[in-house]
Amino acid sequence: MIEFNSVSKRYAGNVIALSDINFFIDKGEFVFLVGPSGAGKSTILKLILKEEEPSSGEILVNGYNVTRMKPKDIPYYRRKLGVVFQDYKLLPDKTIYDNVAFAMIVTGTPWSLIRKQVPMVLSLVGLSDKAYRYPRELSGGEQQRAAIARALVNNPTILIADEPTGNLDPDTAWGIMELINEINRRGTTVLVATHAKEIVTNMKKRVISLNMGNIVRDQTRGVYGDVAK
Ligand SMILES: Nc1ncnc2c1ncn2[C@@H]1O[C@H](COP(=O)(O)OP(=O)(O)OP(=O)(O)O)[C@@H](O)[C@H]1O
Repeated sequence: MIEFNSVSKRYAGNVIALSDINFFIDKGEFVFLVGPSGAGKSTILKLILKEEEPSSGEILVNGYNVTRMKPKDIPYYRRKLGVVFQDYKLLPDKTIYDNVAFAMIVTGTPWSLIRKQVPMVLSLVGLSDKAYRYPRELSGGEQQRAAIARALVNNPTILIADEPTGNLDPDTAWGIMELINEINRRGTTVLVATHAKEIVTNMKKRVISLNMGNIVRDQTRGVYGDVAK
């Protein structure tokens, strides 16, 4: 499902963000990506999303060779990846319903399907009663739920989250991670980059630990660990 083979990434200015990374994530797995600031977590997510290109190595995702993909395949490829960020990235002048619907409009989905799918995902994240509110009228946790609904509305096979609980208090953070866990139980592969030490240690999922662009640990029922400060 997600495979990195000898992947290195060097940014301009000779910054080596990843050096010769190898890992394989199977369909249906839940994986935490941890490590100190600058370890290379976001770089891995950006390479999967094809926002950055590797300097060397091969990346395979959902049956695509990401590095050698034809430009015409990129929109279809990205459609199967749901993405959630620390700062939600909701459109402030659209209601929650329209924020979620917009993700389907841009992919050319007919309104008949949008009208079915949007209430379904809003119900899944517990926001049915806030559908016609604007993002500023929601708490941080609710805004993140809306962002998760938007990420899910096109039925992605993989959910990618970059520090999804970074702006939330501990209780709300737990609620968001439980929601992501529920999404994983329903079959979506999940990859979460995070600094949320307590959550990672308690959830006992697979943990890939990075340090200075190297994988220093890969545990199936892992903990946050000492290197991942
Ligand atoms: N566009 C860029 N140009 C140059 N260097 C970059 C760029 N993006 C990231 N880097 C560098 O690459 C390294 C890895 O960064 P990355 O964002 O992947 O780390 P991270 O583990 O996600 O950190 P954080 O936990 O702070 O988000 C860092 O040294 C960073 O400064």
